[in-house]
Amino acid sequence: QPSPDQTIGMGIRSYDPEYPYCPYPPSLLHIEELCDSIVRSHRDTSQFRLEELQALRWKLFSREEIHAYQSKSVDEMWQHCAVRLTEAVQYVVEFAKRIPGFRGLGQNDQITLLKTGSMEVVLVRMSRCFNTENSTVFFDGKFGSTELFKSLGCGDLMVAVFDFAHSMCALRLTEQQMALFCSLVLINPDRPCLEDRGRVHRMRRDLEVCLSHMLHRDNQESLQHKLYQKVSVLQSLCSLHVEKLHWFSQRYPLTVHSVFPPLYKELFTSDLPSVDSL
Ligand SMILES: CCS(=O)(=O)c1ccc(CNC(=O)N2CC3(CCCC3)c3nc(-c4c(OC)ncnc4C4CC4)ccc32)cc1
Repeated sequence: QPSPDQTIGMGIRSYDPEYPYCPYPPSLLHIEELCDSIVRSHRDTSQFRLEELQALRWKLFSREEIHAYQSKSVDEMWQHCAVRLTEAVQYVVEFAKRIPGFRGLGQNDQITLLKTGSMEVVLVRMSRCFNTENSTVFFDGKFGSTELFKSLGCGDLMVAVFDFAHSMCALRLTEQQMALFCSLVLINPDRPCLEDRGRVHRMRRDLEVCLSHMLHRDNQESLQHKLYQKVSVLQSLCSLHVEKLHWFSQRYPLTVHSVFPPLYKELFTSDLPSVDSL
């Protein structure tokens, strides 16, 4: 279980093993090994197993419990969600570290990929915890609808997240397909300020071969372009999240500085003015 005050830098060591990506074109054996390793990493770091989430699908919050959430103050609810989001991100950091070659990247590039990609992976993963039959989502052990998050004061973000989750659920991805899609979202050579873009590009290329190999095996090649279309939606959702966080931190600077988890601040805030300058 990751510690609540862990930040990215603490979890990452960069060593330089024999680079596991063989020269192009990779052999079928290498591709299948890479697929298996990504699927295993996803399963071992998924926070909740799909079966667990499905077993809880009809465990709904009562009216009283919903009312209790709605009576929370804006900063209390944001703080609560920030802790939950940070927990989800910590599992994504673990997933990233197990992607073959990720630890072979320089520490700065590992942090850049996580800073820019971890929220996107959380959003993809979160689609597993939606029940599209009654538009509820898993939160704090039970399922509730968007009304649960009314006091966050960012209804448009929640509606956008729910819509995205619905569109992801419509693709009916297997856990293996989701695992590979998440690795592609993370290993993105177009992220700004990468130092060794070429190395990220080589990793990305092999992961793309893995995904098309898997979709071919599953006889679902049509999923490929649908998944790549999701990437732009993810990016707009993340900027909406950062916009909302900025709005929130303008109103509750002390909450963000003194109560939000360090990892959350490291990932989602640019350099907010330090407390003594407030
Ligand atoms: C991911 C691995 S998993 O095993 O599948 C998994 C693991 C834990 C949970 C518990 N739910 C949870 O943490 N939730 C649910 C929801 C999604 C949508 C509404 C409510 C949400 N939202 C936030 C949150 C934000 O909290 C501050 N702020 C902005 N955006 C978000 C959403 C992530 C987009 C932050 C936590 C959060 C669910 C699923």
